[in-house]
Amino acid sequence: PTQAPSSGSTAQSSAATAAANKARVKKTPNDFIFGKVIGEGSYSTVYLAKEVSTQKEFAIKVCDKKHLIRERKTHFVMREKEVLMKLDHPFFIRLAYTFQDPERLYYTLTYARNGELLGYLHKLSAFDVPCTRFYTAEIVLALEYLHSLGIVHRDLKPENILLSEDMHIKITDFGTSKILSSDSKPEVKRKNSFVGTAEYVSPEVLNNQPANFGSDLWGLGCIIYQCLSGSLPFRCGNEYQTFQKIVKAEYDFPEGFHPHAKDLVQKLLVIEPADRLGMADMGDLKRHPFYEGVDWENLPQSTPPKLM
Ligand SMILES: NC(=O)c1nn(CC2CCNCC2)c2c1CCc1cnc(N=C3C=CCC=C3)nc1-2
Repeated sequence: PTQAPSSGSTAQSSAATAAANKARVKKTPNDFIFGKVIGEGSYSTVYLAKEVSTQKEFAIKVCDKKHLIRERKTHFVMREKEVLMKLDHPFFIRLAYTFQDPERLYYTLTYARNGELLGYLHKLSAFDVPCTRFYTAEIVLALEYLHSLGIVHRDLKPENILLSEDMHIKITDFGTSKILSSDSKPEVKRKNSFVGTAEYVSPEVLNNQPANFGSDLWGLGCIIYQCLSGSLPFRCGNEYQTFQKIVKAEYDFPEGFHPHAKDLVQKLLVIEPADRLGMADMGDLKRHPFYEGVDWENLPQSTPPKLM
């Protein structure tokens, strides 16, 4: 007769099973204590929440089903969930749980305790070179990972670059991102399906061409410029004038702009996406003189410079 398993192994296997089942059990809103609103989108409200069982903090994005359908925003929510489920990297907000009740959808996301990079930029008016080098290098690593998955963010801007407790970046807001799958039909551009934020949008998106990895490299160029100067390369009286400058890549540098940073921005803010540094190989971007001395392998484990 086969030896009956000893009680120990039965206990172990039942504990493992219970853990596995616990992991699979769908959460409900009652598993969380909802706190303040930390973000309002056109189709969602984001709350700071605490998981009752672990006391862990999360950002829970809540979408009203009726509103989503009425405003025809379901595809944004579906796309964002699809992208978030593919991401597993320290520089991106993680999707921990999803659940729903009769009226709402709930997306339980990493809580980035230190808010937007933009908030620090406004407080300090501009970053020094070491801080700009560090934070934009983290964005470079994040884009290298994102693009390796065939995903374009399409709305990269300091508002969407959040900061975790340990002051590393956590990129968020994938509602307007795009998955460039090899077999996908070129996206039929719906009329006025304008994507992105005026000051950061790239020439190709303005010219109604499909966004590509280069669109995020253009956004990186705008962010480097903004971190060091405290202002935007393309900002005019109104959106139309701003767009006129963007499609011609018409911008100036303030006096005293760091020469290596100037050279790097000039290689990113170019009209033709294929000519942007990093499009052929992100290694070209990582080897640029502005990033000399960056320890790319250990960036997520390194201690960020004090933002000052
Ligand atoms: N729309 C979202 O997905 C979203 N919106 N927020 C709130 C801020 C995003 C950037 N612009 C301002 C609102 C979040 C998320 C994802 C998940 C997420 C995670 N952590 C935070 N953390 C914050 C900390 C302090 C102030 C604001 C947000 N915020 C979010």
